[in-house]
Order: sequence, then structure tokens, then C-alpha cells
Amino acid sequence: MRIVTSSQMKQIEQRADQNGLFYYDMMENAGTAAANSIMSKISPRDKRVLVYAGKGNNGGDGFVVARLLFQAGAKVKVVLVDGEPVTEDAAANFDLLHDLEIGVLDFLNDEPQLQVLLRDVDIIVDAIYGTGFHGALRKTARLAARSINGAIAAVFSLDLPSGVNSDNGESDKDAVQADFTIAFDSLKPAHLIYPAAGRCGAVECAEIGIVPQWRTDLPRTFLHITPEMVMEAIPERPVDSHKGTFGKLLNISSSLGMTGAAKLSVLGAQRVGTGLVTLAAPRSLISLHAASLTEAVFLPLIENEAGTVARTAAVQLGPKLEQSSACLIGCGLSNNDDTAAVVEFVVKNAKCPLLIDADGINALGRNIDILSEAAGPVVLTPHPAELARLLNVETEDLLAHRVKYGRAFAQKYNLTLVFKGAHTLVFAPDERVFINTTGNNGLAKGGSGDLLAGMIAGLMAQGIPPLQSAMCGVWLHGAAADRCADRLSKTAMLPSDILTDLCGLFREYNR
Ligand SMILES: NC(=O)C1=CN([C@@H]2O[C@H](COP(=O)(O)OP(=O)(O)OC[C@H]3O[C@@H](n4cnc5c(N)ncnc54)[C@H](OP(=O)(O)O)[C@@H]3O)[C@@H](O)[C@H]2O)[C@@H](O)CC1
Ligand SMILES: [K+]
Repeated sequence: MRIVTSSQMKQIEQRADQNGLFYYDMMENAGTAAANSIMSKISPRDKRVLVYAGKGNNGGDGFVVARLLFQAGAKVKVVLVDGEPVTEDAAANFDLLHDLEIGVLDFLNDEPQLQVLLRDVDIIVDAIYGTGFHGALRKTARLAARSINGAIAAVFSLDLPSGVNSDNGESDKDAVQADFTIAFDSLKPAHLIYPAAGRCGAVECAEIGIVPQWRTDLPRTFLHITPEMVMEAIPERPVDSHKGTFGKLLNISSSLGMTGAAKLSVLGAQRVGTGLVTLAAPRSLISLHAASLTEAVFLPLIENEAGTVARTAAVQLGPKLEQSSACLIGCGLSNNDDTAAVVEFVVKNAKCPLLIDADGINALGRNIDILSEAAGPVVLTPHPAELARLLNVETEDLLAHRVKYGRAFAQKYNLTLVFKGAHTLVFAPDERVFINTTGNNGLAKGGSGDLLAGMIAGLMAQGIPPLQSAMCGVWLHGAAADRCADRLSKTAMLPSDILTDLCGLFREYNR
């Protein structure tokens, strides 16, 4: 799915206008597409409709919808939230309403009348703000959005729910909560990035007459991860291959009490096709791991009294790092002075791609600047609480501003950041953000992250570049989890169950 920013959308519309698809026509097309979408869901005849309109072009789209629903037999009233329209095309469409029996109310001045109408409304069209919204809702629009959210009606937002930021997915706490959002021409980042994505309801993308040439050369900064992108990055296995063809992963994980995390990360790596996985774990835990991880090999590490890796284990890891095509550190590793020293050693010495997860990330919290001394490319896979600790911000603040924090962090440390959560975001070291929409809340269980870390690391071990590995890993993990939920339910499914569905996915794509 194509994603463009608000400034790119403006550029596209400008090109369209210069090529004879005038702004006025695009507004007519947008309003028509929205009206058709509404009418495909609810028969308009005699339905009571309120169109909340702002003063910009989003409001203009709303006036077109008002006219078309009225002509289709609905009882329509328009509610002006910020006064009369200020743009030429919106004003022209507002004028067209005067000849029709469409009442126009002012949100503040006609409040008593509006209260009565709100008691009995079938459809609300939210045309207050679209891509032009910035900052926070101001007083009147906030009250208007609250009145929409308090009504019992089907809410259709035009282009975007009013109160969300088109480009970074941030949302005012009172932003309109839509049941359906009709996006015009292209998706905007807000349609896929939380919290804004959570305000959209079901999203449809409507054509407004744009020709593909008007947008093909625009840089793609936000990308939706698709199965095609994933399968293109994962090569078919050559006929004359052997285990060496598919890489060697060194997985430094496990500690007393957290052996399951290490096990899942090993299985994740194996199930994405890694040639050989070595689990480097505290030596007293090796026989336990060996009993169930039949296909792995083991590096028994010197351990401390707590049953975690000792700092002296670095001497054992150095030579092994040289022989590995990728390294994973952190799953169930524990977080103490010894493990932190081992993490620091690995960061500074792994020339191969390195994935740092879980306790590896917690260790970085002690001295994040070691990331600047990384010997090779780094991928980080924090969940929100881990990232919040690392950045020293509140989790709530982090989740409200995912793009701002994620992008700055990936750029500052020149790494790939997998910001996990609903619609996981993969931040490239450059500006790009990859958005994943597979997965479900059945993944909200201990072990999911370990499995994902293993999968991404396993792809890296096979020579797939770190950014692509991260992108493929999150998509595969979510897509397999979606199948697993169908099979076993979101409530009962376990991370280890997902491995079976991963097999089905690869089979389907002939990998
Ligand atoms: N371009 C085209 O040809 C086409 C565009 N189309 C449609 O137009 C939409 C974009 O239209 P747009 O650029 O006019 O912006 P829009 O979302 O209506 O809002 C701008 C107004 O809101 C105001 N405002 C902003 N933030 C605010 C705040 N916090 N609190 C209060 N006010 C605030 C802002 O005022 P100001 O910034 O001056 O304060 C300005 O007056 C797009 O999403 C699509 O629906 C389609 O018809 C297809 C053709
Ligand atoms: K809107």
C-alpha cells in the first residue's frame, strides 16, 4: 500500500492541477468517492446526517458529501466548526449548498439545536481537518470532536480523523474516533501508525483521479511491509547448497530461570532457515538446552554464582564471533555487571551483524554510548518499556511519539531499530520507516519477542542485510501469528505454536 506524507500529497495535487486535473475536480472526486463509500454501507434515504466541516479543503470535501447524500435522499445538516470556509474550492462547494435544503449550523452559536439533532443522528461525516491539521485541537474543534465521539452514529472521517497528525501518527487525546476513514489517493502515515491508526476504524483508500506518474519519483520515506517485499528479500534456496550456505548464528542467551527465552530464540533462527545455530549459554545450563534443542550446537560459557554468563566468558566469545555470520545477544541473559561487560565486549568486537534484544538492551541502558563504538551493523529489538528505559523517557510519552523518538534514535546511533508494538515500526538508519501490519494481540505473551529476535538474527546470518532482515522478520512473525490465532485463538496461542504456522507460510511462498 502506497504511503505519502502531507507535503508529498500537496506536491502530487499540484502536479495534477498543472496537468489539467484541477483542485476543484479533485475535491469533487474525493467527496464523490467518500459519499459512495458511505452509501455502500448505509442506504442514505431518510437517514439523518450531520457533516462537521472545518474551514479548509477537508471541509470542502465535506460539503461535496453533504450535497451528494442530500441528493440521494438523506436529511443533511452541515455544522461549521471553525466558521465559513476560507479556501476557494471549499467556498465554492459551500455556496452550492445554499440552493438545497441543507441546514447550516454554527457549532458554538447553534449548540442547543445541535444537541437535539445529536440525539437522533444516523451518520456523522467528520470533515473538520485532514492533512492540514497540526499541533493540538483548539477549543471549539475539541468540543466538536468530543460531541462526535459522544454521539451514537456511524462516524466516517474524510481523509483522516480530525485531530491526528498525518505524518507522524500522533493523535490528540480528543481526536475523532472514526468507524471508517476514507483516505484520498494514498494512505498517509497516520493511517497505519499508532496511536493515530487506532482512531481510523476501517480504512479505505479512494481514487481521486491521480495518475501514477505524478507520484512515482517521490522519495518513499514511509513504507508498508508487504509479502512481496519480504519474499523478494528472502532468496530461494539453491539446489546445490549445504549448511554453510545459510550462515552461522552465534546466539549468546540464557541464564538460570530464563532458559525458555533462549530456546525460543534458537528455534526462531532455525525455522527461518539458518544453516547452523550455536547457543552460547552458562555451562551449567547446556545439558538442559541440549535435551530439547536437537539441531543446535553449544558453547558452554564460564558462569558466575548467579547462574549467568561471567565477564570472563568474553575470551571464549572472541574467536567464535570471528567464525559467525551474525550474532544475537540478550534473550534471557539477565542483567548484572557481568552480563553488561559481555554485552559491551560483543558490541565492540562483533564485526558481523549484531542483534541486541531484551537483557542485551537493558545492559545498554548502563552505558548507551558503547553503541557508537559498535564494530559492525546493529539491530535493536526493544519493546516499548525497554526503549523507554533506554531513552530515559516515560513509556506513555514514547508511545505517543513513536516516529519522533524512533527516528532520532536510529539516526543518532546509525542502527536499525525495531520498535515493537501494535503495527511494529522498523526505523532504518536513514530516514525511512517500515510499517508492519501483520500480527495480533495473541502475541502479547512472554516469549514472542525472543522468537522474533531469533528469526531476525537467523535471517541476518544468511546474509540478508540487517534492515531487510528486520523488515522480513517482523512481517513473518506477525503473519505466522495471524495464522496461529485462526487455528488456536489469540487467547490460547503460544509463541512456540507460531513456529508451525511459519512452516506453512514458507511452504505457501515456496521458500
Ligand atoms: N489540496 C487539494 O487539492 C485537495 C485536498 N483535499 C482535501 O483537503 C485536505 C487538506 O486541505 P487543507 O490543506 O486545506 O487542510 P485541512 O486539513 O482542511 O485543514 C487546514 C485548516 O485547518 C486549520 N488548522 C490546522 N490545524 C489546526 C488546529 N490545530 N486548530 C485549528 N485549526 C487548525 C488550518 O488553519 P491554520 O493552519 O491557518 O491555523 C486550515 O484552515 C485533505 O486532507 C483532503 O481532505 C481533497 O479535496 C483533494 C484535493
Ligand atoms: K477529517
